[in-house]
Amino acid sequence: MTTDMRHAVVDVLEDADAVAMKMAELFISTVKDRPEGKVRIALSGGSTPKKLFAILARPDMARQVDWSRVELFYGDERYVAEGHADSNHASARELLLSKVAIPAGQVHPMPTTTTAKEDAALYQATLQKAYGATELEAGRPLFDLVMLGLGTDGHTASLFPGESVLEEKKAWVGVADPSTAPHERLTLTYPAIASSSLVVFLVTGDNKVPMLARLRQGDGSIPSGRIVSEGKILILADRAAAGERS
Ligand SMILES: O=C1O[C@H](COP(=O)(O)O)[C@@H](O)[C@H](O)[C@H]1O
Repeated sequence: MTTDMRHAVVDVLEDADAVAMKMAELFISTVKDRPEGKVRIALSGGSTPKKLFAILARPDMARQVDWSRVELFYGDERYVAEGHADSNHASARELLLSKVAIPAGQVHPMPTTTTAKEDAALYQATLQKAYGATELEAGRPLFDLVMLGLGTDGHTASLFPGESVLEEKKAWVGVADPSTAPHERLTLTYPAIASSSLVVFLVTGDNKVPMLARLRQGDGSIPSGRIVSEGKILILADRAAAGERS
Protein backbone atom coordinates (compact mmCIF):
# COMPACT_ATOMS: atom_id res chain seq x y z
CA MET A 1 0.00 0.00 0.00
CA THR A 2 1.23 3.50 -0.78
CA THR A 3 0.02 6.76 0.68
CA ASP A 4 -0.32 9.84 -1.51
CA MET A 5 -0.82 13.43 -0.41
CA ARG A 6 -4.61 13.19 -0.56
CA HIS A 7 -4.37 10.60 2.20
CA ALA A 8 -1.88 12.44 4.37
CA VAL A 9 -2.84 13.06 7.98
CA VAL A 10 -2.80 16.78 8.80
CA ASP A 11 -2.05 18.05 12.29
CA VAL A 12 -2.49 21.80 12.73
CA LEU A 13 -0.66 23.10 15.79
CA GLU A 14 -0.61 26.47 17.46
CA ASP A 15 2.68 27.84 16.16
CA ALA A 16 6.13 27.00 14.79
CA ASP A 17 7.42 26.11 18.27
CA ALA A 18 4.64 23.55 18.71
CA VAL A 19 5.41 22.07 15.27
CA ALA A 20 9.09 21.73 16.17
CA MET A 21 8.25 20.12 19.53
CA LYS A 22 5.86 17.63 17.92
CA MET A 23 8.51 16.74 15.33
CA ALA A 24 11.12 16.27 18.07
CA GLU A 25 8.77 13.89 19.88
CA LEU A 26 8.20 11.97 16.64
CA PHE A 27 11.95 11.75 16.07
CA ILE A 28 12.39 10.32 19.58
CA SER A 29 9.54 7.83 19.21
CA THR A 30 10.77 6.71 15.77
CA VAL A 31 14.07 5.66 17.34
CA LYS A 32 12.42 4.09 20.43
CA ASP A 33 9.92 2.16 18.32
CA ARG A 34 12.73 0.42 16.46
CA PRO A 35 14.64 -1.10 19.37
CA GLU A 36 17.05 -3.04 17.15
CA GLY A 37 19.33 -2.06 14.30
CA LYS A 38 20.01 1.31 12.76
CA VAL A 39 17.27 3.88 12.31
CA ARG A 40 17.66 5.77 9.02
CA ILE A 41 16.39 9.33 9.08
CA ALA A 42 16.53 12.01 6.36
CA LEU A 43 16.59 15.61 7.56
CA SER A 44 14.98 18.46 5.68
CA GLY A 45 16.83 21.64 4.81
CA GLY A 46 16.06 25.34 4.75
CA SER A 47 15.06 27.41 7.75
CA THR A 48 12.03 25.51 9.10
CA PRO A 49 13.90 22.62 10.81
CA LYS A 50 16.17 24.96 12.78
CA LYS A 51 13.77 25.09 15.73
CA LEU A 52 13.57 21.29 15.69
CA PHE A 53 17.36 20.98 15.73
CA ALA A 54 17.59 23.34 18.71
CA ILE A 55 14.93 21.40 20.63
CA LEU A 56 16.50 17.99 19.91
CA ALA A 57 19.88 19.31 21.05
CA ARG A 58 18.52 20.20 24.49
CA PRO A 59 19.95 17.76 27.08
CA ASP A 60 16.46 16.75 28.28
CA MET A 61 15.47 15.80 24.71
CA ALA A 62 18.82 14.49 23.41
CA ARG A 63 19.07 11.99 26.27
CA GLN A 64 15.85 10.35 25.08
CA VAL A 65 17.52 9.29 21.81
CA ASP A 66 19.90 6.35 21.49
CA TRP A 67 22.14 8.21 19.02
CA SER A 68 24.35 5.14 18.56
CA ARG A 69 21.55 3.65 16.45
CA VAL A 70 20.70 6.73 14.39
CA GLU A 71 21.96 7.16 10.82
CA LEU A 72 21.29 10.64 9.50
CA PHE A 73 20.93 11.58 5.85
CA TYR A 74 19.65 14.66 4.04
CA GLY A 75 16.67 15.15 1.77
CA ASP A 76 18.57 17.74 -0.21
CA GLU A 77 21.63 19.95 -0.20
CA ARG A 78 22.67 23.17 -1.83
CA TYR A 79 25.77 22.55 -3.95
CA VAL A 80 28.03 24.81 -1.92
CA ALA A 81 31.30 24.30 -0.08
CA GLU A 82 31.22 22.65 3.34
CA GLY A 83 30.52 25.29 5.97
CA HIS A 84 28.82 27.72 3.53
CA ALA A 85 26.02 29.69 5.18
CA ASP A 86 23.47 28.13 2.78
CA SER A 87 24.55 24.55 3.46
CA ASN A 88 21.80 22.44 5.00
CA HIS A 89 24.40 20.22 6.68
CA ALA A 90 26.23 23.21 8.16
CA SER A 91 23.00 24.32 9.78
CA ALA A 92 22.22 20.86 11.20
CA ARG A 93 25.81 20.47 12.39
CA GLU A 94 25.86 23.80 14.19
CA LEU A 95 22.47 23.46 15.87
CA LEU A 96 22.24 19.71 16.51
CA LEU A 97 25.01 17.38 15.44
CA SER A 98 27.79 19.15 17.31
CA LYS A 99 25.74 18.85 20.50
CA VAL A 100 24.64 15.21 20.58
CA ALA A 101 26.49 11.91 20.85
CA ILE A 102 25.94 10.68 17.31
CA PRO A 103 28.96 8.78 15.95
CA ALA A 104 30.56 10.81 13.14
CA GLY A 105 30.37 7.85 10.74
CA GLN A 106 26.59 7.80 11.09
CA VAL A 107 26.09 11.32 9.76
CA HIS A 108 25.95 11.34 5.98
CA PRO A 109 26.11 14.82 4.45
CA MET A 110 25.59 15.05 0.71
CA PRO A 111 29.04 15.56 -0.83
CA THR A 112 29.69 18.79 -2.74
CA THR A 113 33.28 18.39 -3.87
CA THR A 114 33.47 17.08 -7.46
CA THR A 115 30.54 17.74 -9.79
CA ALA A 116 26.88 17.63 -8.80
CA LYS A 117 26.29 14.63 -11.06
CA GLU A 118 29.22 12.65 -9.65
CA ASP A 119 28.32 13.58 -6.09
CA ALA A 120 24.70 12.50 -6.65
CA ALA A 121 26.05 9.07 -7.70
CA LEU A 122 28.34 8.98 -4.66
CA TYR A 123 25.45 9.77 -2.32
CA GLN A 124 23.32 7.09 -3.93
CA ALA A 125 26.15 4.62 -3.23
CA THR A 126 26.22 5.80 0.41
CA LEU A 127 22.48 5.17 0.70
CA GLN A 128 22.78 1.78 -0.99
CA LYS A 129 25.50 0.73 1.46
CA ALA A 130 23.34 1.73 4.42
CA TYR A 131 20.33 -0.04 2.89
CA GLY A 132 22.35 -3.16 2.03
CA ALA A 133 21.13 -3.41 -1.57
CA THR A 134 21.33 -1.52 -4.84
CA GLU A 135 17.62 -1.81 -5.62
CA LEU A 136 14.76 -0.61 -3.44
CA GLU A 137 12.54 -3.44 -2.26
CA ALA A 138 8.85 -2.91 -1.56
CA GLY A 139 8.09 -3.55 2.11
CA ARG A 140 11.65 -2.82 3.22
CA PRO A 141 11.86 0.98 3.44
CA LEU A 142 15.10 2.84 2.87
CA PHE A 143 14.11 5.41 5.50
CA ASP A 144 12.33 5.04 8.82
CA LEU A 145 11.60 8.75 8.69
CA VAL A 146 11.90 11.43 6.00
CA MET A 147 11.37 15.05 6.98
CA LEU A 148 10.38 17.46 4.24
CA GLY A 149 9.73 21.18 3.94
CA LEU A 150 7.56 23.14 1.55
CA GLY A 151 8.75 26.03 -0.60
CA THR A 152 6.51 28.93 -1.54
CA ASP A 153 6.74 27.67 -5.14
CA GLY A 154 5.57 24.18 -4.09
CA HIS A 155 8.99 22.52 -4.11
CA THR A 156 10.03 20.03 -1.50
CA ALA A 157 13.55 18.72 -0.86
CA SER A 158 15.08 20.16 -4.07
CA LEU A 159 12.31 18.86 -6.30
CA PHE A 160 11.59 22.20 -7.98
CA PRO A 161 8.93 22.93 -10.60
CA GLY A 162 10.08 22.17 -14.14
CA GLU A 163 13.24 20.24 -13.17
CA SER A 164 13.97 17.01 -15.04
CA VAL A 165 14.72 15.23 -11.74
CA LEU A 166 10.95 15.20 -11.16
CA GLU A 167 10.69 12.51 -13.84
CA GLU A 168 13.38 10.29 -12.30
CA LYS A 169 12.01 6.80 -11.78
CA LYS A 170 15.13 4.83 -10.87
CA ALA A 171 17.98 6.86 -9.37
CA TRP A 172 17.76 7.58 -5.65
CA VAL A 173 19.57 10.92 -5.82
CA GLY A 174 19.43 13.57 -8.55
CA VAL A 175 20.51 17.08 -9.46
CA ALA A 176 18.41 20.22 -9.76
CA ASP A 177 19.46 23.64 -10.97
CA PRO A 178 16.46 25.87 -10.37
CA SER A 179 16.53 29.35 -11.91
CA THR A 180 14.24 30.51 -9.13
CA ALA A 181 16.45 29.58 -6.16
CA PRO A 182 20.12 29.98 -5.30
CA HIS A 183 22.64 27.22 -6.04
CA GLU A 184 22.59 23.97 -7.89
CA ARG A 185 21.17 21.23 -5.63
CA LEU A 186 21.38 17.54 -4.87
CA THR A 187 18.08 15.95 -3.92
CA LEU A 188 16.48 12.67 -3.02
CA THR A 189 14.20 11.58 -5.85
CA TYR A 190 10.54 10.57 -5.60
CA PRO A 191 11.38 6.81 -5.55
CA ALA A 192 13.88 7.26 -2.69
CA ILE A 193 11.42 9.33 -0.64
CA ALA A 194 8.66 6.83 -1.36
CA SER A 195 10.77 4.08 0.24
CA SER A 196 9.90 5.26 3.74
CA SER A 197 7.91 4.22 6.78
CA LEU A 198 6.93 7.78 7.56
CA VAL A 199 7.20 11.10 5.71
CA VAL A 200 6.59 14.27 7.72
CA PHE A 201 6.15 17.70 6.16
CA LEU A 202 7.00 20.63 8.43
CA VAL A 203 5.13 23.72 7.25
CA THR A 204 5.03 26.98 9.17
CA GLY A 205 4.32 30.63 8.46
CA ASP A 206 1.62 32.50 6.59
CA ASN A 207 3.72 32.70 3.41
CA LYS A 208 3.01 28.96 2.99
CA VAL A 209 -0.81 29.30 3.01
CA PRO A 210 -1.43 28.91 -0.76
CA MET A 211 0.97 26.00 -1.24
CA LEU A 212 -0.12 24.17 1.91
CA ALA A 213 -3.70 24.31 0.66
CA ARG A 214 -2.60 22.78 -2.65
CA LEU A 215 -0.42 20.19 -0.89
CA ARG A 216 -3.36 19.09 1.24
CA GLN A 217 -5.41 18.59 -1.92
CA GLY A 218 -2.66 16.42 -3.42
CA ASP A 219 -2.25 18.88 -6.29
CA GLY A 220 0.09 17.01 -8.64
CA SER A 221 0.96 20.18 -10.54
CA ILE A 222 3.29 21.18 -7.71
CA PRO A 223 6.29 18.94 -6.94
CA SER A 224 5.39 18.42 -3.27
CA GLY A 225 1.89 17.29 -4.27
CA ARG A 226 3.38 14.24 -6.00
CA ILE A 227 5.12 12.82 -2.92
CA VAL A 228 4.11 9.29 -2.00
CA SER A 229 5.30 6.94 0.73
CA GLU A 230 4.95 3.21 1.16
CA GLY A 231 4.26 4.09 4.78
CA LYS A 232 2.40 7.07 6.19
CA ILE A 233 2.49 10.79 5.40
CA LEU A 234 1.91 13.40 8.06
CA ILE A 235 1.74 17.17 7.63
CA LEU A 236 2.65 19.15 10.74
CA ALA A 237 1.55 22.71 10.11
CA ASP A 238 1.09 25.73 12.30
CA ARG A 239 -2.12 27.72 12.33
CA ALA A 240 -0.54 30.49 10.30
CA ALA A 241 0.36 28.15 7.43
CA ALA A 242 -3.08 26.55 7.62
CA GLY A 243 -4.67 29.98 7.17
CA GLU A 244 -6.33 29.81 10.58
CA ARG A 245 -4.78 33.02 11.84
CA SER A 246 -4.34 36.38 10.18
O1 LIG B 1 15.53 25.28 -0.43
C1 LIG B 1 14.90 24.65 0.36
O2 LIG B 1 13.62 24.99 0.66
C2 LIG B 1 12.71 24.15 1.34
C3 LIG B 1 11.83 25.06 2.20
O3 LIG B 1 12.69 25.85 3.02
P1 LIG B 1 12.21 26.78 4.23
O4 LIG B 1 13.36 27.72 4.45
O5 LIG B 1 10.98 27.48 3.79
O6 LIG B 1 12.00 25.88 5.40
C4 LIG B 1 13.41 23.10 2.17
O7 LIG B 1 12.50 22.15 2.63
C5 LIG B 1 14.53 22.45 1.36
O8 LIG B 1 15.11 21.39 2.07
C6 LIG B 1 15.53 23.52 1.11
O9 LIG B 1 16.76 23.09 0.62
